[in-house]
Amino acid sequence: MIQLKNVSKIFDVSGKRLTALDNINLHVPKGQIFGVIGASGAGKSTLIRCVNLLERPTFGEVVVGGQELTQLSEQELVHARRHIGMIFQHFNLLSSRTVFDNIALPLELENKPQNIIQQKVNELLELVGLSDKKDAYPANLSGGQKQRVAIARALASDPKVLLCDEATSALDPATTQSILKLLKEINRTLGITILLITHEMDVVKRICDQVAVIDKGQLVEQGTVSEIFSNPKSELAQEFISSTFHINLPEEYLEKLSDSPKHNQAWPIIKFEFTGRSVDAPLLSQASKKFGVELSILSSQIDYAGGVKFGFVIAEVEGDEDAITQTKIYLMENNVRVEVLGYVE
Ligand SMILES: Nc1ncnc2c1ncn2[C@@H]1O[C@H](COP(=O)(O)OP(=O)(O)OP(=O)(O)O)[C@@H](O)[C@H]1O
Repeated sequence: MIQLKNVSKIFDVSGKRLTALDNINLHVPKGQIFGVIGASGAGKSTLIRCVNLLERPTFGEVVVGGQELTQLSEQELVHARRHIGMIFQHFNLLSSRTVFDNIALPLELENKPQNIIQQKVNELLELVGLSDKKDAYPANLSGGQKQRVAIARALASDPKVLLCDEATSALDPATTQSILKLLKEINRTLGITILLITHEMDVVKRICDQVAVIDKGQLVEQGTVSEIFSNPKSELAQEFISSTFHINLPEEYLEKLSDSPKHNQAWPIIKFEFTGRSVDAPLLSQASKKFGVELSILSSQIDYAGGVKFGFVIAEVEGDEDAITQTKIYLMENNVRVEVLGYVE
């Protein structure tokens, strides 16, 4: 449904070339929710803005619904954009218009008759759960309600594609969940293909079918959510996955933790990260038996994404130095990421 072929975007910043996108190739199949994740400045906004040519790529092709957009005339582009809805982090509503009139705007621009506009807007209000707010002004709505209005407005022209530019970044966690649920519902019931950009792996985990990781303008990894969560290849993908855990060490351990062992009765506190390839095997108890080490679990969490289980365990590991080294090697050989957080006496 969406294809970016060898897309590059180079900005001229005070006479210097800044490569914001570097030879991006991306395919979003029809009916999927596809997430692009990256840190600040990685090129996410530039990428999503290239899909509806709000930003024109310096090189490459942008194909949406079989149409190569860079080849279209201005007028053809206006028409093509009607099938590409977009929502933004800060909603971009018109403050002087009511909720109803904000949603009606795209239909007015298409010169639709009043009765059609009335019917369509009322249906959309129902869909996003805001029928009782139709006469309110944006200033009197919560962030989540504003995003619902923006979603309804984006759907008014019956788009085939919805682009979401950090759509939940300005919202609190509970509102984020409700907006993600609505996006999923829209995807499943209306069959709209969704491309979203985010810096939060939680968003990807909740609703995406596929994900691509962008770093310094390049796509460093892409695949299904279950593939990436079960076998992340890049360090960056691994870091984003780790960021979905809320790791807590007990306060008393944090106070006692030192960077290096002060004497030979200091035990390492180790974080073991499991992915889909390692989480189901009883690797910790195997290692404990095999090498004679004691593992006291201090914190752990298991989660699911794309049908794959993943998680971490933080444990104090007691044993002689050799046995602890063997344990670490054994676990790493079995696809467990091992990180020594520090030492306690
Ligand atoms: N219009 C522009 N003119 C010049 N440079 C730009 C322009 N837009 C973006 N850039 C630069 O391109 C790079 C990518 O920016 P972009 O906004 O796409 O990143 P991002 O991943 O969306 O970041 P953030 O999450 O902080 O919004 C940055 O170095 C940015 O400064």
